[in-house]
Amino acid sequence: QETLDTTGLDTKVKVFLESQKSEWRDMNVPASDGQLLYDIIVENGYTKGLEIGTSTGHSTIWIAWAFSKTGGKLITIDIDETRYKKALANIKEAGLTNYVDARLADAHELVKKLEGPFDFVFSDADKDWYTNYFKEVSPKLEVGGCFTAHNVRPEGRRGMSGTRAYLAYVQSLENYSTTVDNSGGGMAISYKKAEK
Ligand SMILES: C[S@@+](CC[C@H](N)C(=O)[O-])C[C@H]1O[C@@H](n2cnc3c(N)ncnc32)[C@H](O)[C@@H]1O
Repeated sequence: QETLDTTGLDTKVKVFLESQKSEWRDMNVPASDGQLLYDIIVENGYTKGLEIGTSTGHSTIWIAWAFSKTGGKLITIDIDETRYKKALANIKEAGLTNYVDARLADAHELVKKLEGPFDFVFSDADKDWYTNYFKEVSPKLEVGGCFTAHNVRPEGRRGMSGTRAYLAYVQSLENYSTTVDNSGGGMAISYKKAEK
């Protein structure tokens, strides 16, 4: 996969991420999961992204950085105004504003209204809605695309019944191939193999 030359931007993003390393306290993904999402996008050349659950923008920045390589764009959604505003400031400081369309909205309402198509999705908002989000987005996800979901572990954890149910559901689908990466917070990675 060929990537765009964004050397100046790379430096800006790296400096920003380094400066914020110990500042992500709003339920943000660990950096290793950010890197995991980045790699999936760049390796597959994805360009049409959706993130559900921006918080203050840690995963957003890793995804947007990957899209700076592929020429892609990310729609990201959060319902909390304070975190949304902080995310906008963080994205700007990282130099990635051009790659992000951040929306302040209830994803329960907005996700079903988005037209798509998407080729990359990261689900990281309310865990009890994970299966609903998946069902709403799946018809808009291109074949060959990837749906990722955070805090998913096969053995589950307290308060994570939504993610357990989600994993069982997505693993039951014959047109998706799903693995779980447990190197960080638990990432379900589901590639869409066929429309049905
Ligand atoms: C785990 S945090 C996201 C962390 C983020 N992905 C990161 O790595 O920086 C979950 C976010 O989902 C948001 N959220 C929860 N329910 C939501 C809903 N119905 N619509 C939109 N956002 C929602 C919360 O406000 C919270 O900021």
